[in-house]
Amino acid sequence: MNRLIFLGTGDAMGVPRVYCDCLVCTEARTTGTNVRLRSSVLIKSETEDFMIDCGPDWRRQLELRSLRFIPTILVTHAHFDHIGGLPEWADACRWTGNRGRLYAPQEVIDTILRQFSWLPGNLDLIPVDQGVQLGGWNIRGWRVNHGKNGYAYAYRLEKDGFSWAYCSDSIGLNEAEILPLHNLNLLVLGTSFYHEEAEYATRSVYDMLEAQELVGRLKPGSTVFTHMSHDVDITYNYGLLEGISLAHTGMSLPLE
Ligand SMILES: O=c1ccn([C@@H]2O[C@@H]3COP(=O)(O)O[C@H]3[C@H]2O)c(=O)[nH]1
Repeated sequence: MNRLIFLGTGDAMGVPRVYCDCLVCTEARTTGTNVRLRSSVLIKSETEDFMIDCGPDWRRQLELRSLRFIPTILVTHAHFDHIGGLPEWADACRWTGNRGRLYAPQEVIDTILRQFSWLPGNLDLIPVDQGVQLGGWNIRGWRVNHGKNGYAYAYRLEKDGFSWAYCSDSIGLNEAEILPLHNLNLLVLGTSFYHEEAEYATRSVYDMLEAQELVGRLKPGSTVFTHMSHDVDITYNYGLLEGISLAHTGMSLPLE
């Protein structure tokens, strides 16, 4: 029953990128295998389902799974591709007479409130700096380097001896930031490109080659790359280390 479902696996612009006619974007517009909504996941458990992140594709993501409501969302950081759906979620709460519960570190809540000051009308915004329990998972977040974009948070979730982490937006993690990623059954890691050639100072997310090095060190039980840009064709065999796979919309993994 404990399952992880990928609702979105794309980077900030999603795939296809609106301005782009590259092969991957063209495939996404035609066959559609590479269509990627902005990154978020649904965690299903016996007691409570919750999402991580609420990007601008939130509404479409719920429609695609025939979900009519989600009461609880944990947020990694206050960038548009991770919070752009919050006003729609709050409106859905208003129309259904529910109060949503948004969990995030206090500094993320502060940034969200500067952008969407009206959310507390329909959402409780609850700090998780001391950790939180959702769906029976003991969850701890920590700040991770997000390169030119500053910082995001990653989350480690533990229940009944199963440990996994969601780290969608990070790059060049230092030893302290890497520490909570040890001894995982599953690592979900953001990798925007296979090999990103842009100057390092302009980058914000691991590429697959760098991420693979990290995975080689950490040796989680398995690894799923997400947050992928139009650089990545998920039908292509990149020859990644055994145990690494690429996420796709609707991918469902057991968390036990
Ligand atoms: O202060 C900021 C900075 C950036 N952003 C968004 O987050 C995205 C992160 O990836 P990107 O760098 O490709 O594009 C960025 C923007 O879309 C934001 O909402 N607030």
